[in-house]
Order: sequence, then structure tokens, then C-alpha cells
Amino acid sequence: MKIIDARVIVTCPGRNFVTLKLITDSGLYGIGDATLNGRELAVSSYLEEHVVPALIGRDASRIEDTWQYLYRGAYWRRGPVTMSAISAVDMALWDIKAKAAQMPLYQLLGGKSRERVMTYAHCTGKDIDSCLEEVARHVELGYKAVRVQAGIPGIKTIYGVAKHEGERYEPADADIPAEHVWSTEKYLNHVPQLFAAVRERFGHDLHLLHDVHHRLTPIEAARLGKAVEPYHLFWLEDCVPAENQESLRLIREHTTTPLAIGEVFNSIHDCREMIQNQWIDYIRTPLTHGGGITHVRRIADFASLYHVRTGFHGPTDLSPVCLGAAVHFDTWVPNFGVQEHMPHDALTDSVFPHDYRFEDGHFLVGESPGHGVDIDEEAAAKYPFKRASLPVNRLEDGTLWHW
Ligand SMILES: O=C(O)C(=O)C[C@H](O)[C@H](O)CO
Ligand SMILES: [Mg+2]
Repeated sequence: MKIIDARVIVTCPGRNFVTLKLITDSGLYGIGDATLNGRELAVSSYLEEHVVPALIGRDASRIEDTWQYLYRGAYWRRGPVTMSAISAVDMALWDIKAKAAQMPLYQLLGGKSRERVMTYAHCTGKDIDSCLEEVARHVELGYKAVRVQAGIPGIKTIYGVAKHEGERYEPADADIPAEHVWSTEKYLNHVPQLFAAVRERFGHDLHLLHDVHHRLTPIEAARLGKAVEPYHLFWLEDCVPAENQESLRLIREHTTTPLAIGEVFNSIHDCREMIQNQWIDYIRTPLTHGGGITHVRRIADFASLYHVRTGFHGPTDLSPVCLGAAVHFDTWVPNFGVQEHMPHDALTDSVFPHDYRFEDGHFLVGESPGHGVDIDEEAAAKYPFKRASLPVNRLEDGTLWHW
């Protein structure tokens, strides 16, 4: 079964997505997600100029060899652009292989390890009270786990909090990056109050998560972890930038709050030390940025040796193709933790028809062969690319600060 055509489809039904479609001489095709928020055209160009020409004529069944060819065979390894491109090829090839086997992808991976996949929703509010209302709404919708983020008194704009009541926040909200102001002290003083209020109203059964978006130093993160211990978080996410993996050691030594990290990682080498030293509890690297199923499976297997579980990144800036493949992976992977769910809007869902379903706080995997997500190319063509950037943030004195 040879690859005879490959198309890179960039579409913006509200936000940008990059999709790779690989077509074989058997008539079967597969699709993969290559979306890298704010850098979409870098990946589509990498695919079109450097990857697609080498794929034409290759045997579509040789997933491992193709992965090695694109990773080991490249002089310039790793990095989010390269790895997003490899991820899309890999996801599309697994889609084709599962379709050829007439199996849903989870069967090809090894079958079900669970009946359903727990997912967490985002609850945000301009202050604690409106955040509590959002939590109540999501509990009503059936969620068993929620990520809680609220506005902070004295800080005008907080990333991850919707601008208006009842809306979702948009990660990439401006043509050129918007500038936010950040105060670590105001933040650290406020977050424990938020979790105290949530626990007081909702009790201790609901799983609570929180995302720091890499804003703290290790000792500040340790302080936050300790401060929220009484509220038993499911996880504290991305509390420091992690180029230096040792940073996680210091945090770990100070707190029992579980730590999640890795949505910006793209290879096992970004998390090897923190996993093997058991400095973290959850690894978040998604299929779209971590080298597809072939490489993320290696990360998950390695992580399982050290009691680290998966908690895949799943924002609206990853396409339904990534989410669909993730639901298959989550259904199979033995060391599953949780799956993030920031629902796509109806327009996006119409461009990417899929068979995964949400029910009672969980995803249910579909039974159609492959990963169960398609792209309607005619619909996709109606929505051209529109540049959108994630914000940057500065301390109150003007210093440019971490993500
Ligand atoms: O979903 C999360 O956990 C995020 O942190 C969202 C990211 O900021 C967003 O996907 C960046 O593109
Ligand atoms: Mg995050």
C-alpha cells in the first residue's frame, strides 16, 4: 500500500488548524493533526517543503520506519515544528493501518484498558464568585474533574480566564501578541482562597486542577503547592518553565500536591529526568506535538515504570483529529490519568466530523475503523488562515516574564 498523494490543509473555522491527509493507492486515506498554535504556517511549510516530497511512493504500512526516517534521519532533530510535522504523518499512518485492519485504533494499540475516559473541563471567572458558578454549571453537565482559574484582584488580564462571563477564553486572541501584566505575589496570595471557596461549596469528591502557565520560580511553586495541600488538588500544572528539569526536584521535595507538566514538550528527552526521578505525577505531551502515537506511546510506557500517568493537553487549539486519536490512546493506555476537554464549537465540529462522544464527564471511544475523525475539505476551504498569537506577559516593572 503506497502513499500516492499528501495534502496539507490549513483552515480557520474560528481558529487555525493544520491537517495532513495521506492518500494511498488502495483508496484508503488517513489524517493527522499538525496544529501548533501561533506557528501554524511554519509547520505547514515544513510539511509541504521538506516532508511530503519524501513520503510519496513510501509504503504506508511502515509506520516505525517512516518515524525513524523523519526523526533519526534528520540532521536537525526535535523542536515543536519538526515534531508536530512528524506527529501528523504518524497519526495519519496509524489511521490508515487501523482502517486497513478494519479496526478502531484502540484495538490495534492493544484493546480497551477502560470503558470510558475521564475528562476535565475549564471553569473560569472574573472573580471567585463567578468561578464558583462556572464550577456549578460544569458539575451539572456531568464533569467529575474541573480546572479552576479566576481573575486576581489588582491584575487586569489573566491568561486562561474568559474575557466575558459565560464565554470560553481564547488562547491566541490577537494578530500581534497582546501584553499582559503579571504579579506573582498577588497571584500566590489569591489562589489558596479560590480553592478554599471551591472545596467549601462543592466538598471533596470533585477533582480540582489548576494551571500556572509556567509563571513561577521553583521556590514560589513549592510555596503554592504547600498552600493548596489542604484542598487536595488532582494536579498543579506547569508551575515552572521546565528547560531545566531539575527545577521539579525542588518543588517535589516541598509539597505533596501532585504535579503535571509537559504540554509544550515534544520528545522523551524533555521529560526523561523528571519522570525517572519521580518528580512529577502526570505527563501532558499530546499526540500532535510529541511525535504522534509512535513516540508518545514510548513516553507513556517509560512513565508507567515510575508511576507517572498521562493527562493529555486538549485545548481548542488542537484539532478534533488530535482529540479523536487521543480518546483511542486514552482508552488503551494502561497508565491513564485524565484527558483535557475544551470543547470545539459547532463550526469546527462540522469541518471535522467525528465519532467520539462526551457523556457524564467522560469520553466514549467510537467503533469506526481508524481514529474516527475525518475532514470535510470543501467546508475547510471556506475558512482561510487568519494569523493569531498567544499573549506575552510582563512583571509590573516591565520585565518580560515566562509563559
Ligand atoms: O489547556 C491548557 O492547559 C493550556 O495551557 C492552554 C495553552 O495555553 C494553549 O493551548 C496554548 O496554545
Ligand atoms: Mg496548560
